[in-house]
Amino acid sequence: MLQVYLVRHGETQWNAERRIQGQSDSPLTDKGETQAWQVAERAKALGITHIIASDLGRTRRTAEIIADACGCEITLEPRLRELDMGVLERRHIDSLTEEEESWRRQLVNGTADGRIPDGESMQELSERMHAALATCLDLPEGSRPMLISHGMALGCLVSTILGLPAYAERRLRLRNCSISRIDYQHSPWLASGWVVETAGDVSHLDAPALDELQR
Ligand SMILES: O=C(O)[C@@H](CO)OP(=O)(O)O
Repeated sequence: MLQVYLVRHGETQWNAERRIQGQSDSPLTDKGETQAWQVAERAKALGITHIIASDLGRTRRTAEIIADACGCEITLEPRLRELDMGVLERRHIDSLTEEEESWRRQLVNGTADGRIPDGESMQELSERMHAALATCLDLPEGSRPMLISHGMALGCLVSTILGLPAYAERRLRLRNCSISRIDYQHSPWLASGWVVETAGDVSHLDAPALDELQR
């Protein structure tokens, strides 16, 4: 059975400052680098064979550390990028006006086509994340891939596999360098297709980052 591991990148400067990243970027903090080394140890023990990463800087850096430990190549996959948060990217979460806050609420409260001006809808995010995940089905038998992506992007993927709306991602706490696992199973009795084995495991980290709302 194909097992796919999902990892959110290590903590970044803007995560720590509560600034919105989306498809903009900031470097890993020292803590983020340490988290990436810790997730790399776990990846090595798991026998990861392929690293597939979003092409943004924070996921590439996390992927490099993991790939070094596992001795495998990195494939860059732009469809694993974070939700495009349009005009709100680079802003402090606490600095939003009431109107800007209402754009953000549309997304997280589930207006199907809601988007931040110049940004992407959750439906679009969900479609590209599922398309990127589907590429794992073409890997050789016995492969154990690890996808390195982002908080909302991975949350959306896990939520929709569970049959929940994409915006249910806000109900999942996927901290920096947490590991989730999804399996592809064929079963006449249980659900066939992707199933969620674990979500948001941080037991390999000695100091998990706080999530955005806890900082
Ligand atoms: O873009 C961001 O600010 C956050 C949102 O959850 O995502 P990530 O840090 O995982 O890229």
